[in-house]
Amino acid sequence: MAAAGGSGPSCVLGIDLGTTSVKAALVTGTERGLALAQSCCRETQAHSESPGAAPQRMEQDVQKIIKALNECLAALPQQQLQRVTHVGISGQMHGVVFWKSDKGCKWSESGTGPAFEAEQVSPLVTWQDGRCSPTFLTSLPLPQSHVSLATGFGCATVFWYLKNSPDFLKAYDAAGTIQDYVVAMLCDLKKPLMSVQNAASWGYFNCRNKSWNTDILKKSSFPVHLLPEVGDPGSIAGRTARAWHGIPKGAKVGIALGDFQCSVYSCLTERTDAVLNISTSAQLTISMPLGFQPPEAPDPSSAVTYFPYFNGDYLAVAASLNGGNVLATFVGMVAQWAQELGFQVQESAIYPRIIQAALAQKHSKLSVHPTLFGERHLPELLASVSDIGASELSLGHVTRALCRGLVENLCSMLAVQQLEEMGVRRILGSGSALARNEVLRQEVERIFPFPVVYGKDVDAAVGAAMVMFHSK
Ligand SMILES: Nc1ncnc2c1ncn2[C@@H]1O[C@H](COP(=O)(O)OP(=O)(O)O)[C@@H](O)[C@H]1O
Ligand SMILES: O=C(CO)[C@@H](O)[C@H](O)[C@H](O)[C@H](O)COP(=O)(O)O
Repeated sequence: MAAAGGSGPSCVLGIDLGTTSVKAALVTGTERGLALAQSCCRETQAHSESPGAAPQRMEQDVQKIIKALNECLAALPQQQLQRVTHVGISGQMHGVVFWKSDKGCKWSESGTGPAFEAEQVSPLVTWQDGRCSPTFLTSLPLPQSHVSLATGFGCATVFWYLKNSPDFLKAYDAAGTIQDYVVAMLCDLKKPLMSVQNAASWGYFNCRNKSWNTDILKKSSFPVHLLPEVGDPGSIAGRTARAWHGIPKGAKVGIALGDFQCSVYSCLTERTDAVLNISTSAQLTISMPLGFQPPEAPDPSSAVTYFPYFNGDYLAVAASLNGGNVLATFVGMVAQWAQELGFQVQESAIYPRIIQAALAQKHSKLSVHPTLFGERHLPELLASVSDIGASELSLGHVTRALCRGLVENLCSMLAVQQLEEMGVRRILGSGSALARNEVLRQEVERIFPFPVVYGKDVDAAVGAAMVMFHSK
């Protein structure tokens, strides 16, 4: 057991390596249950444009993600970090990063103790990556999985490299999600470990027997040596091989988890709760009954998929590719227009202004279909706006209609009526895009005929810490 340094209650550290930001949360046990003692959030600014890369590619610079992680930990109180006995790590699912197992990072002394920086790692190809065209995906072998294969899924990306840049893969002997990479660096794992949650998000994974479709993949020359070992969510991957930002050597590190499942875990208490998470992406989900098993073969046209959760349970999820990223793109568009008109406006200054404008505009007749990024079940259906009246063109009208469109899009994937038929009585809201946007919350409360309760904006990090507390 890690020696919890310092006096006071032991702590558990939860981390969420999200698509836009890294969140860290220190959770302590009190006589009234678990308490969020400290938290920190840092935007990664990690989106990287490879020179001349095709526009569909979405890659992130792992060095920048780890830099944001180090900044988060450096901002947390040392005396509490010294009492950390367990570390829970979650992050953006589906994506893949490659590294050389013995050279994946470089440790050095930072102001708050030893810390690592990424080395000899590839870019992170994220869940938003669109390099695998529908034609390419249909050229791949049929998976034995209940999850349909989609672009941005780890195994699809590996197949893309195998076909288009095979020498790229030869430079690495390990692969995983960004959260698996961090667990491997902290515990000095020679072979990465991956939870069932993240394995299911890569494709070619059979959740029933918890194994990769190795035979199918081998027949297509897939480099199966890159596939991580798979373990149960909530299990321990190892112990910190050295002190880390004041966290003692020997602290237990959980197998990395999906950010979405951890967001749900942070707030889901009743089976009659539905969870609405709006971060870079967006998900609307309900628990499936105990013992539920997903169908053997997926229905690619279905808007709802089944995600492995904890203890063999599943969540029914409307997983939209369009969430906070659509708002972020709208803000970027406003900033670009302002610049073209000769004004320099910071995107961070635009968010409060568009929100204030929409708060002053209680209703809008504009109809916004916000799927800028398509959806996995309808990749070709992009965004559109209709019912555009001359009196509906203010910033407030457009922002209000965009926020409503995001929620309506999720409800087109998992209808309110379906939620009512399944006995849902309450909506639990999570994710920073929801926590930071009152207009979005107003539209949620208008559309759902249920009470809505909101979490914090570090939900997945808190959830990852809670998993570790309950695994103690
Ligand atoms: N200043 C802001 N005010 C309101 N919303 C914001 C602001 N900055 C970012 N956002 C929204 O938050 C989203 C990112 O949420 P976050 O939880 O950090 O994402 P992730 O967990 O995917 O990394 C962005 O896509 C954007 O829509
Ligand atoms: O795309 C799906 C599911 O298929 C999402 O649940 C996916 O896990 C998440 O969007 C990614 O992990 C990114 O999450 P976030 O960065 O938006 O929090």
